[in-house]
Amino acid sequence: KPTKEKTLIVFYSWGGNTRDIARTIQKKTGADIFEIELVKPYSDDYNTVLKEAQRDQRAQARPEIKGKVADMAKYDTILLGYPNWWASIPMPIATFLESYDFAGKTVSPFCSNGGGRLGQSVSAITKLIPAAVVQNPLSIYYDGGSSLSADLDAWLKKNGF
Ligand SMILES: Cc1cc2nc3c(=O)[nH]c(=O)nc-3n(C[C@H](O)[C@H](O)[C@H](O)COP(=O)(O)O)c2cc1C
Repeated sequence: KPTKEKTLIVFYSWGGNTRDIARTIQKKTGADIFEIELVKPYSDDYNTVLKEAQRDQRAQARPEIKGKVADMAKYDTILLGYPNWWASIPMPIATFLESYDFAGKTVSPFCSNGGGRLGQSVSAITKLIPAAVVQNPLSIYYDGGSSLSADLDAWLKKNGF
């Protein structure tokens, strides 16, 4: 059974939906939280970030992340949040997953999206961290709307909280 001491919420957010969802999960669980921030952030302009994200996905870029998780070894459960970008993960998620040893960890993704649900994101994550157990992915439509709290409660319960 996961405990709050051994659980880390990790997320990347461009527009704030995933950040709000991650903070709601933090309040519900009391777990530690780490926001993936970039040394060179993407553009604030929607049309520009669409292009930048597509360019980075095609190049399989690994944008550099600011800072580090202090003690990754102490966590056995990672709740991993990101927006669906071009039907997969934003490349900063790939940078993050390649930066740590995930052997023996359980990773449960939560993916905010505009209707494309999880896309290919879960298979992309599984390929990047083959030594982890990737399970119970949650698709959230934009900010999750009025059912967010109940949806998160059900998902957390499924994950053993
Ligand atoms: C670069 C980019 C690409 C996107 N690609 C998709 C997509 O392929 N499918 C989809 O359903 N939504 C897509 N979206 C919409 C986002 O997944 C959605 O707005 C999400 O709530 C954003 O989360 P955030 O506010 O945490 O960044 C895309 C958004 C951006 C900025």
